[in-house]
Amino acid sequence: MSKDVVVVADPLPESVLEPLGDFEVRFCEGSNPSALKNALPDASALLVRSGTQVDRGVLAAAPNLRIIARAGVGVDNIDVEAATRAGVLVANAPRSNVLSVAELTIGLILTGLRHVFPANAALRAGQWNRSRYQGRELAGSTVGLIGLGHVGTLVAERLQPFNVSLLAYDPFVSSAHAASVGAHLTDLDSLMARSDIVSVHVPRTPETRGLIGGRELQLAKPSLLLVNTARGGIIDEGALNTALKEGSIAGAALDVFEIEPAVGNPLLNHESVLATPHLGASTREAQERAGREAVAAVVQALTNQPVPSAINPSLRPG
Ligand SMILES: NC(=O)C1=CN([C@@H]2O[C@H](COP(=O)(O)OP(=O)(O)OC[C@H]3O[C@@H](n4cnc5c(N)ncnc54)[C@H](O)[C@@H]3O)[C@@H](O)[C@H]2O)C=CC1
Ligand SMILES: O=C(O)CCC(=O)C(=O)O
Repeated sequence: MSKDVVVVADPLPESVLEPLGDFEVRFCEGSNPSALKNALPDASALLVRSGTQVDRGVLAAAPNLRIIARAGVGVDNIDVEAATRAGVLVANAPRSNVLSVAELTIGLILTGLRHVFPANAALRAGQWNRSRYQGRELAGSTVGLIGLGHVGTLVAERLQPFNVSLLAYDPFVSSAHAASVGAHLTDLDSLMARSDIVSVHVPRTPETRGLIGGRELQLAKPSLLLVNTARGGIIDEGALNTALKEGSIAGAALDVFEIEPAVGNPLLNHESVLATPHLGASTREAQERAGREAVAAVVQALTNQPVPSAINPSLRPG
């Protein structure tokens, strides 16, 4: 009997692939749609990170597919509805990388407030300019968290010892949960108007696309530092560009962009924008956890066991 084919479309640590020993493992460059489609006709499983878009065309090229496993949290790169219609399980690795994202968020807030990146670039370019890069203390600030799920909660917990006031906007969590991490639930407008720092931790969905647009940015303090380690497109990039140009907010720290790779994105022209290339989950620990969990889901699906991390549980086998 021929072995089930597992296509690995994004880089994963080699150490996590060991449980796939009973299958044929095929590597391909998932960011290249034709390479991806060519790898899929006889595939039973597809393993991805965020670099691979799994749309209807990709699903049509994979008639034998039984599971798409996402080594990470966000599944906005997968057409889950179309996969469900095609009878394909979609599983992710919730929580696997959320600590890494929370730690990066804290790093971006602190380095953003102290202008570490532009000061570093200026010094390397031969400028010793101490007054230009005077920053602000985090202590005493009001921090607004948009989304108080796994990442937002870890960020809140890590911010508490800095003596900040924490606001949160998340209609789907209880005020008791918010209070347990020292945060006070409020509406989005009030959060935007009262915060010195706003950090985004919601998934990208039709409801959250453009959640922070021109109107919300107009409500903000001119000193606002806006941080996004969730997904591009939740903040309207055109509106953010305008706000930064006009000086109606002070700066932004962005790990994610509407279109990635974000090379050439006009936001990168602002000295007040600190940018990283979607590195939230890029730690050794997070990648091992995410890879291991995604591989476990593939093994479960291909051996007809229940897949607890499936997002479309109505399709769970077993
Ligand atoms: N930069 C990176 O490498 C990474 C980014 N992420 C992103 O971070 C996002 C958040 O991750 P988690 O905290 O694990 O997700 P989560 O599902 O635990 O939390 C998301 C929170 O957003 C809230 N929410 C949903 N829709 C909302 C809306 N319309 N308005 C306000 N709140 C809303 C939910 O109630 C929930 O509490 C992921 O969806 C993913 O896109 C996750 C991992 C790595
Ligand atoms: O795969 C990656 O590194 C991206 C992680 C991410 O954005 C997620 O897990 O939602």
